[in-house]
Amino acid sequence: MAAEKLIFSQIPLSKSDLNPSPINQFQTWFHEATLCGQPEPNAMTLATVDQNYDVTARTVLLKSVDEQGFVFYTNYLSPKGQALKAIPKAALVFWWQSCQRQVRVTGTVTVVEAKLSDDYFASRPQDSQIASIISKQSEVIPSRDYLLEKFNEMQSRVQGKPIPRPDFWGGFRLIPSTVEFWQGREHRMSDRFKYLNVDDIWQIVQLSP
Ligand SMILES: Cc1cc2nc3c(=O)[nH]c(=O)nc-3n(C[C@H](O)[C@H](O)[C@H](O)COP(=O)(O)O)c2cc1C
Ligand code: PXP
Repeated sequence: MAAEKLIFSQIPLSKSDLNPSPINQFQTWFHEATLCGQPEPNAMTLATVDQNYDVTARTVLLKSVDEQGFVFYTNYLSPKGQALKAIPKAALVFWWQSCQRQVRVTGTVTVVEAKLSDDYFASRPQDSQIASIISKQSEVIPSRDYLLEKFNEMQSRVQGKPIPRPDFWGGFRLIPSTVEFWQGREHRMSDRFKYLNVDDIWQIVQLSP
């Protein structure tokens, strides 16, 4: 592992290394994060702003990425869900310490197709499905026992039968307008390249660390 880490840590990043597509570049770095031994490379910080201009960030899991954008799943009625409904803009940050790499993404957010959410919900362990249904995400609760009671009640009611996805839970897709790749280097002289979507063409600029 140490040898693998050496492959990707503190190695120079040049413009000529970069794929013309930031998504392809992200997929390469994501793969290399796993090779570096980065635990949970799909954990990302998601920052949102609500209608009062209050900014909040939290961790969510990236579940898929392709040319359309970055997809994660959550409760649509949660604070993040409500913020994204009011102001459909967000930022993502990945920090892959094992490779000394950071990726920052900004863009607009849309609700994913119902079928995609249905398929993803169906793929989750049933106990996770139950947790998503009985938890009114981020509401104050009196105790863990209160939650457990609701969990156990639903578990015994469904008895393993398939649970349809509730309409308050599903995916969001962040469609990127900028993607920045940061490679840590010696003396804080890190390499940074930012992709900017200009009229549907990706331009790449180099940034000072
Ligand atoms: C590693 C990690 C992954 C998480 N992944 C998700 C996720 O994919 N979806 C989600 O709704 N919450 C996820 N959470 C919980 C969120 O960080 C957060 O507590 C919750 O979504 C409520 O956020 P909100 O009040 O800003 O809406 C995750 C937490 C951690 C620490
Ligand atoms: N929802 C919540 C509340 C989570 O905490 C997580 C992961 O921690 C997820 C969704 C996404 O992960 P999964 O679909 O794998 O449960």
